[in-house]
Amino acid sequence: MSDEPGPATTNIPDDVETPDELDPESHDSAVEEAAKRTPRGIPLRVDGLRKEFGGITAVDGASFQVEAGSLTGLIGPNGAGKSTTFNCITGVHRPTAGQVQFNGENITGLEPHEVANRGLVRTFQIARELEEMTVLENMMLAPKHQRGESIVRSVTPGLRRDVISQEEELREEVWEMLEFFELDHLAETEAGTLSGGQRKLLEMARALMTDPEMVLLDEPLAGVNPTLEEKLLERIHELREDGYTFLFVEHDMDIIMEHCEHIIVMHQGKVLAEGDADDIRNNEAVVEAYLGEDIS
Ligand SMILES: Nc1ncnc2c1ncn2[C@@H]1O[C@H](COP(=O)(O)OP(=O)(O)OP(=O)(O)O)[C@@H](O)[C@H]1O
Repeated sequence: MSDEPGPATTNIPDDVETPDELDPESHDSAVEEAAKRTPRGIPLRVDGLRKEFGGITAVDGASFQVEAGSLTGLIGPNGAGKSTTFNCITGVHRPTAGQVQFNGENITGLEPHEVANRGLVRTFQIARELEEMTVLENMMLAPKHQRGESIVRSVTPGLRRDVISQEEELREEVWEMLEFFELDHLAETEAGTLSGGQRKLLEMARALMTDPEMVLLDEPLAGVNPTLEEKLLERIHELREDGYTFLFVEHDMDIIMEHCEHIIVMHQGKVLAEGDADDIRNNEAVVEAYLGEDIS
């Protein structure tokens, strides 16, 4: 996990503007920026999570936490229980036992939209009925939860706020989001004709329209070409630096090792190990679990 920043220094040299002398607006925004970067604790806590399907135990007492503002990877061999864990967190499955807490609230067993309303979303494949609609229409129809400042305003703080109608405001937000994901040139393209990578970008852009605090990514890079993969990863890092939290399931071990500062390894429904890339590479139990797979 990253170290928490130390307290701000009070030794301000005489020739440096003190906050009182600064433009009040820029001071406010600087404080807002700093507040965003201050670690906000542990938004997601999973305790003793268990999910059984008939006689199969898919998740067997998994416990872990995700730190605010982190890009945390969740990995494990096939059948380890990663997807089931995701589904239990996001309300797709009701856990057999255990608890999921988000921002201190017990969200175990809530419906997916109730979980999303609290700022915890996952990306979803573009539904069939949305494939015949344009990228712009897909974005305009993305569920919108009014949870304070939107992602677009955080990413583009200079955006003017003098838009009157909600529709116009939504449209402006959609365009900003499309530009952020470099999808604006595809606005009038039918979603069903996008490449695999473009669809992943659109899925992520739609998820972000819900103004989440934390995003769960289930194999966001599957089938994505290297150029778009790089673009998607860059966007994830930018958003993370802006204070968003990501939990990321991905089969490509190199990507997890390179991009996630904290990695949780599941095996047979349990959390086998946690740590940074070096901890995971050097963990004998992890090497054993992945026997035959290259995790160097
Ligand atoms: N709906 C279901 N009904 C019955 N068994 C299930 C169901 N979903 C998952 N399982 C089983 O639970 C176990 C964990 O599956 P899960 O998909 O969560 O693992 P995973 O780590 O995501 O695997 P993969 O990396 O292969 O996607 C597997 O044995 C799987 O067959």
